[in-house]
Amino acid sequence: MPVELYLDLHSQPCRSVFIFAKINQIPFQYKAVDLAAGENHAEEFGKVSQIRKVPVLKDGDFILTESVAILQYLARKHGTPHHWYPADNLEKCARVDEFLSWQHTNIRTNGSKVFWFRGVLPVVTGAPVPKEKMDAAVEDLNLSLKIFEDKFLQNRPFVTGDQISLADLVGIVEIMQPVATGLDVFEGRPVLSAWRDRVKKEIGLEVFDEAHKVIMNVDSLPQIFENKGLPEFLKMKIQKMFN
Ligand SMILES: N[C@@H](CCC(=O)N[C@@H](CS)C(=O)NCC(=O)O)C(=O)O
Repeated sequence: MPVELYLDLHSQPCRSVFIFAKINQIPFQYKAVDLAAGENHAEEFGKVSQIRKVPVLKDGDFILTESVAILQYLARKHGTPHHWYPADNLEKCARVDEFLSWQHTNIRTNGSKVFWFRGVLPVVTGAPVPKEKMDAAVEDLNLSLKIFEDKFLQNRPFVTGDQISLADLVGIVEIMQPVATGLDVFEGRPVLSAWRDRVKKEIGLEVFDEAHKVIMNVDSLPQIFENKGLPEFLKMKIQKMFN
């Protein structure tokens, strides 16, 4: 039986899992969870995950949360090509782990904040985010991108060397999040741009675009909230961001 993947492709970690399964021909049943409608807070989803976040994998009775754990589980279970998660090479594998640990509190946190500040908060509050808050968020993101280029990429085509790995996949989906709001983080960054092009080529444009279609159409957010109202969890999140 194929695994079930609970996903909303507005979410970066969902896109990495979706892309990984697709390009490795791992069969899965797509279970849509509409975050903007608060479906992750519905009773039904609570039976799947008490963490109430996506992605979630369900393989028979086995339920797994956390995108990194899901990616590693799929790589091990399906014996995907070693370059994705190089279990045959201690140092390369550790380099992937290093990036996957780092990104959560760096590229992911800072890229998400810029996405919320530019793409979501002005829509739901009806007012732009104060300039000093916005500038500070963009500065934090810029620092993360610099560390990514200088430390993780250096002069290599991909994070571990000549071949793509889970680090590059997780990196690109996170970096695309602020890009979806019209902030071209690749401009003036030739190393990052060249890496992006290589990653897109390895993934394949069709799957890359399929995964990013909804997020690149971020202008549709006002309609989403107009149609569905503002879910409670979003009100709380907004309050936290401004406190
Ligand atoms: N560390 C988790 C993060 C999962 C996560 O934060 N998912 C977000 C979407 S990107 C979510 O489901 N948010 C719903 C909420 O916070 O209510 C992972 O990598 O899977």
